[in-house]
Amino acid sequence: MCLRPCVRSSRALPLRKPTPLAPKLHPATGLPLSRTRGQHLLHNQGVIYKIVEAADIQASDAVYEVGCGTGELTMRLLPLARKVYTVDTELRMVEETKSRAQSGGFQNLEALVGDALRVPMPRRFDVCVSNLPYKISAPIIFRLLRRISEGHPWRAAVLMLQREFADRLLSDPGEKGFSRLALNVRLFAKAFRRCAANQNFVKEIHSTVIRLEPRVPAPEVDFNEWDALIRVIFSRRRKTLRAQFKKLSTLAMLEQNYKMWCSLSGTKPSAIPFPELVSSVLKEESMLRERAFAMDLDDLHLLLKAFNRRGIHFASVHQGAAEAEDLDFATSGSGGVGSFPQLTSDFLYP
Ligand SMILES: C[S@@+](CC[C@H](N)C(=O)[O-])C[C@H]1O[C@@H](n2cnc3c(N)ncnc32)[C@H](O)[C@@H]1O
Repeated sequence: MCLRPCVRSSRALPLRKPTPLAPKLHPATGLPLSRTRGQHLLHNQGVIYKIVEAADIQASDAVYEVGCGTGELTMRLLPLARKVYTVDTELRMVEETKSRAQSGGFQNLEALVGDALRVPMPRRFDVCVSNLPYKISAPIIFRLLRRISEGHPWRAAVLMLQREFADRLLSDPGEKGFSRLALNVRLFAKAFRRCAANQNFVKEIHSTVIRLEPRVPAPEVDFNEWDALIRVIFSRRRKTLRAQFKKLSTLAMLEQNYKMWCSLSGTKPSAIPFPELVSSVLKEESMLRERAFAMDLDDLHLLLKAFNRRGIHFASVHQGAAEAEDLDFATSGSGGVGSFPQLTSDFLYP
């Protein structure tokens, strides 16, 4: 038996950097910046130039910018576009951007204080340009995709994203990072990596600028139904579909939807026990051994159609109503937006 005291090598325990107590200050304005709110503002003029170049803005374009910060990017967009809509959670950021636009003599800015996930997007815009805060990157991209599925496409979205997030978003089926988001992006848009952008102010953040272009024509798919299927099969993306569709909670949810569909459509429910009905669909499509992370769009379309043909639906029939309520709430300009100011009608009805 070894009696030597167990001394851990100091190399095994990397020293943690002390958390800085003082907030970072914006070099130009002296405004304190919050990392938790994703306030990694752009300073590198070369990066700003590349983002604007990738956006290829036309004089008649309306541009939607999520998170204006102190307006570094906004000020480059204003001379190029017919209109720039922007929303930022922080009043001081919006005020700084508005004041810069005013000093520059620009009349085409509409800036709101609010949460971009709750404030509705402008009714129409051609290009979305944003140095996106990391925390809301995925939901904002989902919102952009939903706009396409609702028949209100934009021409392009140029987004600066954290490098690892962009890598996952651009990954292909079968690759390590291939996720529900990557799949949905693939369904609705073509995605291009434009450039790497390492910010010189916050050195440890490496970013990538991507450009999304909606597919034309948009795929004919009910986004709620599609996304609900993807959620189910990506919950354990390396498992076979056979295993995924044995999960009791999944079967219970599908069976409830199935019964609802049968009663709404006046169809007699199948005499086959529900779990067998589900696995018979997989068997007929030869998909028992498929695994979500390696499936391509065509396979998934086939799978969804096969389930739907048998009356098996993934999105609850109540979901449509919930979405509509959401929209009313969002467009009402009050209520859930809480302490944020009322939305101006111009923002909603450009
Ligand atoms: C990465 S900074 C980009 C700022 C500026 N566009 C730039 O490039 O310098 C992100 C900005 O988004 C704002 N922000 C964070 N969460 C937000 C949200 N949920 N809705 C709207 N803006 C948000 C932050 O206050 C911050 O100003």
